[in-house]
Amino acid sequence: MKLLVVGAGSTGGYFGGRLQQAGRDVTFLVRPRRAEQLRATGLQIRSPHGDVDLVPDLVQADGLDQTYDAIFLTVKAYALDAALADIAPAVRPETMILPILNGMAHIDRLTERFGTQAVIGGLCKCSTTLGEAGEILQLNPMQDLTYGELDGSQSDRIQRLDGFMKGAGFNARLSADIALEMWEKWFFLSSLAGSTCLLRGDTGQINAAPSGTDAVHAIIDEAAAIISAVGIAPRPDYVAGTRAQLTNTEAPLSSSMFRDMQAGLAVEADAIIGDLVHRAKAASLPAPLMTAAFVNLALYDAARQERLI
Ligand SMILES: NC(=O)C1=CN([C@@H]2O[C@H](COP(=O)(O)OP(=O)(O)OC[C@H]3O[C@@H](n4cnc5c(N)ncnc54)[C@H](OP(=O)(O)O)[C@@H]3O)[C@@H](O)[C@H]2O)C=CC1
Ligand SMILES: CC(C)(CO)C(=O)C(=O)O
Repeated sequence: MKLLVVGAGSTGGYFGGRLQQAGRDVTFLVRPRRAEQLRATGLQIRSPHGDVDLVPDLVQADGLDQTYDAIFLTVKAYALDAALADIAPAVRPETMILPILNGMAHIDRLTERFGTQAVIGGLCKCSTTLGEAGEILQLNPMQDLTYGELDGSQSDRIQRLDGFMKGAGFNARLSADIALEMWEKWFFLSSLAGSTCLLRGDTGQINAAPSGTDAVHAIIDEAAAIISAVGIAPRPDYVAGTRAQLTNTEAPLSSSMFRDMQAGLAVEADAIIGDLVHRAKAASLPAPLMTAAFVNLALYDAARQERLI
């Protein structure tokens, strides 16, 4: 199987790098700045599971002259539209596109562009970021990649993809209900990113603040109510597990969006929080906390843009 990894950032570089390390046929689609950086430094992974330095196979959009069996889409939500145009020459009717973006809006965008048949459900759980020299830093041992047919079927192609992903040094899992798991992850992440970005701290700092734990529970309640009404309701155990994790003062959590905010980078506010607010509004559901988080992110982004001008 030939895999095209779109984006050699923190997640694409991590999972794609591990696959390359395990001998899989992997090519990274990158843009000029990242191509130059990777040619100079190689693909460097710094991880609790072991460091590795790789020489990745790179291709840029104007050099994409073949199709791939599978495409692993790892761009940020705000880069999705441009990436869809770039990958078009790599897609043939049988190509599987496996995205790991957060939220659900990208599934509609992919389906509109390439058809239902092309799109596989996916999600990842990891905490990765890029260091100053573009190296991939894995911040904790979590490294789960989950995928499945969106209709839950156990097709031949998904079994092939599973065989390709398994045994590459991370936790690869074929889900029998990836749609449910994606909605659950959106519930988890909108609760975590909503809390961390609105209240501007990790969950350790938030829970240590007066009434911080009450605020976290209220955000979780709101996210659970919206997701249950507009999507697939998270399982009760999943909601309980989310509450336990987000209020555990022993093991503070952050979100990739809060890390981006702390670093002054662009944020995926629309896909992770904004889309939830819009769906709530369309269904006449109250969403005061998610709306406040969304406005807070909009003001952060406006200030960031002003600094860039
Ligand atoms: N980081 C984490 O811990 C987690 C992230 N996620 C999700 O995964 C997704 C990716 O996040 P992450 O990997 O951290 O993001 P990064 O910003 O680290 O990486 C994204 C990469 O995509 C590249 N890119 C964007 N557009 C294109 C394009 N058209 N062609 C080629 N490359 C492109 C960017 O390249 P360039 O350098 O040129 O800008 C960048 O290197 C997000 O949706 C995020 O929410 C999910 C779970 C955990
Ligand atoms: C769930 C979590 C926190 C880790 O995978 C995440 O998706 C993120 O930080 O964006």
